[in-house]
Amino acid sequence: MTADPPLVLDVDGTLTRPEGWGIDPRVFDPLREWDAPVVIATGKAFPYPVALCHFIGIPELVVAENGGVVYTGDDVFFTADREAAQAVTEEYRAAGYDLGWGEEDTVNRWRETEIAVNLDQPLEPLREIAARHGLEVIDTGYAYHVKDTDPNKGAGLERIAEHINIDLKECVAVGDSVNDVSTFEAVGRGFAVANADEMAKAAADEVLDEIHADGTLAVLERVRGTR
Ligand SMILES: O=C(O)COP(=O)(O)O
Ligand SMILES: [Mg+2]
Repeated sequence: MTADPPLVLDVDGTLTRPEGWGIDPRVFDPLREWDAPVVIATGKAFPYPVALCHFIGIPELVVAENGGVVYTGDDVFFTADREAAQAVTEEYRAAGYDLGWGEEDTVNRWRETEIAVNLDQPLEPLREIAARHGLEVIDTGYAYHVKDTDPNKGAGLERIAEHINIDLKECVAVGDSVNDVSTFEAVGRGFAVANADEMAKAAADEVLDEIHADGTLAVLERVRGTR
């Protein structure tokens, strides 16, 4: 009897179409049919990965907001609060800058533990203000995230693993950016897609030849039944 290893999957850059945007529909069936837990670990606001699990048709196991929010399927944990990040972005706005998402800002509307800023906005003043407030800014290649230095995806995964009783050393992860480094450090086998940034590539056990969902689909083929 062979079994599939548990999976930890990033979203942007990892489940996306090779063009870079939008979930690649080819990942839906293999993930729904996977016979082990699938954790979605993302920088996106909490409702996005919950909705993704819902629409794929898999149990909701979610690390959101770069570890600020963790959902074990039973309980939600918050490991940071939004206020500190909010104070940074208010100062950024007062200095004449903008978050870059338009008036209704659905990127941050339901974000509970950090604030994301559009990549087309100036980074240096944001970094400078965040540092004065004791926060950090990480660049995922999809957004700048103003966050507490503490939470990360890896710590969130540990909480989920404890709750659903899986061994992180048996887990296979795929990711593409600096916010996946802690994931790669936490799991047994970490794969960086070919479009990954240098930090993710350095932390991964292996860098794939394929980009985006092509890379993730290649990993699924390789690790299916290898636990
Ligand atoms: O929200 C982002 O900036 C990136 O999201 P990801 O962690 O799913 O790639
Ligand atoms: Mg990503």
